[in-house]
Amino acid sequence: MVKAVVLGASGGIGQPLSLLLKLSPLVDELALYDVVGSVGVATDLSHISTKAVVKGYLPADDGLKLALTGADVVVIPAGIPRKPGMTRDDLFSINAGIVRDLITGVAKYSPKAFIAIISNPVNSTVPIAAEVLKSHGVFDPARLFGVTTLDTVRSETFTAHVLGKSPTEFTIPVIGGHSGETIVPLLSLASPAVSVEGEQRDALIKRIQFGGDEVVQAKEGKGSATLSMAHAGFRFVDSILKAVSGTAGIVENTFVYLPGVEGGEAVKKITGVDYFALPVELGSSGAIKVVNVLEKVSDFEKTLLPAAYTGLSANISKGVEFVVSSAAK
Ligand SMILES: NC(=O)C1=CN([C@@H]2O[C@H](COP(=O)(O)OP(=O)(O)OC[C@H]3O[C@@H](n4cnc5c(N)ncnc54)[C@H](O)[C@@H]3O)[C@@H](O)[C@H]2O)C=CC1
Ligand SMILES: O=C([O-])CC(=O)C(=O)O
Repeated sequence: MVKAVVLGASGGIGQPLSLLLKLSPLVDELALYDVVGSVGVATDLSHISTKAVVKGYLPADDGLKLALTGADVVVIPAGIPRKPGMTRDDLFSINAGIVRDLITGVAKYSPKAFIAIISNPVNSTVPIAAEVLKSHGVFDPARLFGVTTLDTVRSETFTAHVLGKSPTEFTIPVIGGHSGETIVPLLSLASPAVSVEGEQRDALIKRIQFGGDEVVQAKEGKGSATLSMAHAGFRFVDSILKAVSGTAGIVENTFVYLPGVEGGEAVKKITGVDYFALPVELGSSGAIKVVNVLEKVSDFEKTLLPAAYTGLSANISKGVEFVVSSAAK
């Protein structure tokens, strides 16, 4: 019996992500939690003739506790999205507290669940989650993931557009973090190999790094990527569920705590940061090992990495300090 929980289920991402989870043959029970609207979303989805039993929860009457109890996987798209002109870091002041409080619930009611964090800024919200879990003595680095799958999805799509190929053909490592220059697509390690050089390569990399801005601008103040993110979030959760149910060899790019995952210390020595996105092999216990693609990056890609390390280092420290200072209050 697999129970999946969506925290922030009534939102722009939460609703289509919940729909995709309701359609999954791997989900038996789906708990939808939000501060508004989740009972309506759950009732709507419950009419779909697939096996998952759906229930909606609100904060009243221990809703968070009931939603999380027995969870196998918890996906978190709760929090405010960007408007044009904002950076993801501008969301920190509101979303940091939301993630801290929701993860406190996870620590108390479903400490063994796999946790997939979508809420931005991911570079900071994942360290926040880790610190909260640590403070409750239940942090398992193999089970905490920052969802960077949309960067992977964009890499596949935009690269395929440039080359006139099908996006489903490509596997591309996307490393670093989830904002602007911290997103580093490794086109030199694409499979099948892609040949893009010079201005075309630079434009492709920029488009992948700033793909989120493209959607924010096109939505003209009405939010950021929701449907492509729901797809990406579902792809990631589906990979976890498949790995947990015994499918071997599944690899996804995701943002993890390096010292806690096999192979992570070697990557930390190069990057100097504790959290980093890179291809991670998934198994029944979650993140089994990281794939050290840093050993193989091209000379050009090496020039992109210092900016990613600097940006990440600041974002990670900000997340850690937020939890330390909220605990002191
Ligand atoms: N990791 C990634 O690649 C991406 C991340 N995002 C991020 O995902 C987040 C959500 O985006 P949208 O769904 O578009 O926003 P939205 O505003 O449409 O939905 C957010 C939902 O969170 C709920 N919420 C707020 N506080 C909550 C709490 N304490 N507990 C439970 N639910 C709560 C709201 O009621 C709302 O239903 C944003 O932070 C956005 O930046 C968006 C796209 C891609
Ligand atoms: O750009 C945003 O704010 C939302 C996001 O993370 C993305 O689309 O990659």
